[in-house]
Amino acid sequence: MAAGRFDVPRKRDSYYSKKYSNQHRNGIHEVESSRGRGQSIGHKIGHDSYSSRSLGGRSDVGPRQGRGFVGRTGDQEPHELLGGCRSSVAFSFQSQSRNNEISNFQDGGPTPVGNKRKFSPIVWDRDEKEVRISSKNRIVPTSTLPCSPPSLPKSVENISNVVLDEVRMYPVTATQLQSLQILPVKPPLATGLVGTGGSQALGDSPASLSPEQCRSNDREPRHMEKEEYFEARNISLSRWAYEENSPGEICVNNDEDMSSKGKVVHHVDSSKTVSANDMLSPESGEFRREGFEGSREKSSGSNEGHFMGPDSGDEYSENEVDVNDFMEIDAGHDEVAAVSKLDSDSEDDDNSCGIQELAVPKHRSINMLQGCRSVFEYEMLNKINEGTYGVVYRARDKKTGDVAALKKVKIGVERNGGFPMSSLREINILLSIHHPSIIDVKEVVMGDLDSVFMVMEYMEHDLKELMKAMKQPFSQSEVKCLMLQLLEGISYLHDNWVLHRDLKTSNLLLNNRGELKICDFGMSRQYGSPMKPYTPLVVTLWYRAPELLLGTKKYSTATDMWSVGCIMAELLTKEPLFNGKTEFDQLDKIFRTLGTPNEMIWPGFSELPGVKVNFVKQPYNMLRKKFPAASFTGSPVLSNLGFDLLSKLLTYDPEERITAEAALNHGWFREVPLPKSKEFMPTFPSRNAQDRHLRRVVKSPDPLKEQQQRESGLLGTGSVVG
Ligand SMILES: Nc1ncnc2c1ncn2[C@@H]1O[C@H](COP(=O)(O)OP(=O)(O)OP(=O)(O)O)[C@@H](O)[C@H]1O
Repeated sequence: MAAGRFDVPRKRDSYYSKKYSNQHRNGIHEVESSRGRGQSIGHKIGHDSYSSRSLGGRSDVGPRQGRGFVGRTGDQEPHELLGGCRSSVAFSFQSQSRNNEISNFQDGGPTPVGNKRKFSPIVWDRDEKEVRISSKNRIVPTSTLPCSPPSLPKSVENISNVVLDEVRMYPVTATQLQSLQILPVKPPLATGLVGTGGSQALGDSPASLSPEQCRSNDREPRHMEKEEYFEARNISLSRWAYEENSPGEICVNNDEDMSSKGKVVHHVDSSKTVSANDMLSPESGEFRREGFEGSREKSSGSNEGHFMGPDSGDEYSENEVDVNDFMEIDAGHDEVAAVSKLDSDSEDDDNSCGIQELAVPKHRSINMLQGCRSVFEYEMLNKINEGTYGVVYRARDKKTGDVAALKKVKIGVERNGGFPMSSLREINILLSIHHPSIIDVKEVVMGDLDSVFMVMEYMEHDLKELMKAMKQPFSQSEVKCLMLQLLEGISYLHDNWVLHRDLKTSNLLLNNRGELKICDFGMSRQYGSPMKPYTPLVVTLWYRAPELLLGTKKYSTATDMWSVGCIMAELLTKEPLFNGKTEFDQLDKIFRTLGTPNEMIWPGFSELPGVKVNFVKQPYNMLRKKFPAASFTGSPVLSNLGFDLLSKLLTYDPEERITAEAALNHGWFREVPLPKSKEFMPTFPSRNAQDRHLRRVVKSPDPLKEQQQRESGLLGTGSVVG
């Protein structure tokens, strides 16, 4: 055992155990060779006998051989699932006390298969005034559109849109934000408002409509007036408001951003504040494959940070307060309340997808009287990191002693100079979704000078920083463990109609319980919503999909999956796969590695706006060279199955690119070395616990900065689509 390693025996990961044992029990088979139809990655594979067909293909999901786990025992890595002994990793481990750390998640139950989205996106292209819906990303004509994209009930929609339009049109300050009402959002009603993402995010009522259900209803879409809006979770008045004359508290600390300077902060009823003990979930560090259900269970069960009553139950039962005094922030899953069609914005049954009444999950509530806490209830410990949109601090809740991460919203970072839409979007989305693989936002607190902070669970590392500090890359079983968690999170997001649009290793956080969580939702959006054409200027350059680099405005979940491919490669090697400096350079690097695409392997490629540029003609796919099956030099190796998954993630044609759900079922995760159980993941000294002044020498160009540079004329060279 490595010296100093955290040595408290931990519970085995029921997620993996259950998942795999179930699969085994069920006698599910898998055809390990790819049967996909796409040629995707490659035409010819240079220096490798791997067939190009095996690199393409939609999905490797197929019947699995009911033979349990096979493979040479020698392939087994320590601490992989079913593995026996502890691993020695090429890193110094740190014994880390977790006394003050609060686990924020709980197990979930099984995912109702019927609720899973089996196809993806609706893309609402406002330019062309048509809605497209795709099966497996395939765009079909508007006339076949079955249902409208997610929308809001009229009563909510009107107000929310007004509010959000206001936010867009006029810069708002944090104080102004306090007076905003972003009203509780019910799951889309049957009448034409069928983005189940919303309803799923809010609790997935059994009667809610899946995108697939919607597809079965051939109806014209309802025309949407608004450019965009969010199925916001309920940041209501009192959430942002404060009690005028409440007794205050004065907090003194030495950070410039968080020092109170004698500021009086608003009293929070501590009886309504959940204690550390209340917040501890009994079995931390575990989640099941069925993250969706799990998330709901988490939502209902772990109310930490949302300042529920001490019981922390699903419903606030401590006091008999008018229901309107509570802000609904999350869905319970077991109890539903029928919503009358009167609440709907439309009488049109056409869009109902055959459902007369849509059950609305009973939501978890927040005491509206409580108001928004002050940042001065936290003691600033150190600055963790600074991103484009915010500075992130490590801080301790003075009441509970819990350590949290506080992201200070950078006011004025966007063009309009007010409260940044990206932050509003991030807060909205993060408050709406709950999953063990997604960072949990506990609350939003106010600072002085109109500053606003998002309070998140604290994570010791981001994968970018961690890999920079590691001497050797993660082992295969560790990569599998991380990839499974990542894919679970992405699958959940995509099932809930959320595109992340900025997946990269620095947005993947890891704690010392081996838990990976996706953060930074500033770029994300709900893709079922009516909106202006998507900007291709999303996703940090190194992780940006080729269709985006080539200027497409109709993209969807597949762009996230490309990023996942880049992340998988980076986890295996510790180095970014394609580290271009400009869009042109980025494409050049991709083409040199994967071969230059053509119309045959990527139908529609030649029509993309950026294709007119003369790119390198590289007929071979050289990816296997970077990830050989065997190595004598100690460089990372990747089995055929691993390479198959990587290739399917890095498939050119977005329609052929593997989905998160299919990737989760890929055979690579079932071959030895098996995924390491989270509790046996190595722990690392936390660099977040120190100020980081010297950071990131090489950084992938950020989309926002790119845009600003572009606007100011600084960026012109190498741009592909202009
Ligand atoms: N909950 C957290 N716990 C610990 N560290 C965190 C947490 N959230 C963010 N960080 C750190 O702060 C960094 C920046 O956070 P985040 O990505 O949310 O900010 P951003 O301004 O959107 O950044 P970017 O410029 O990458 O878009 C992360 O890369 C990570 O290192």
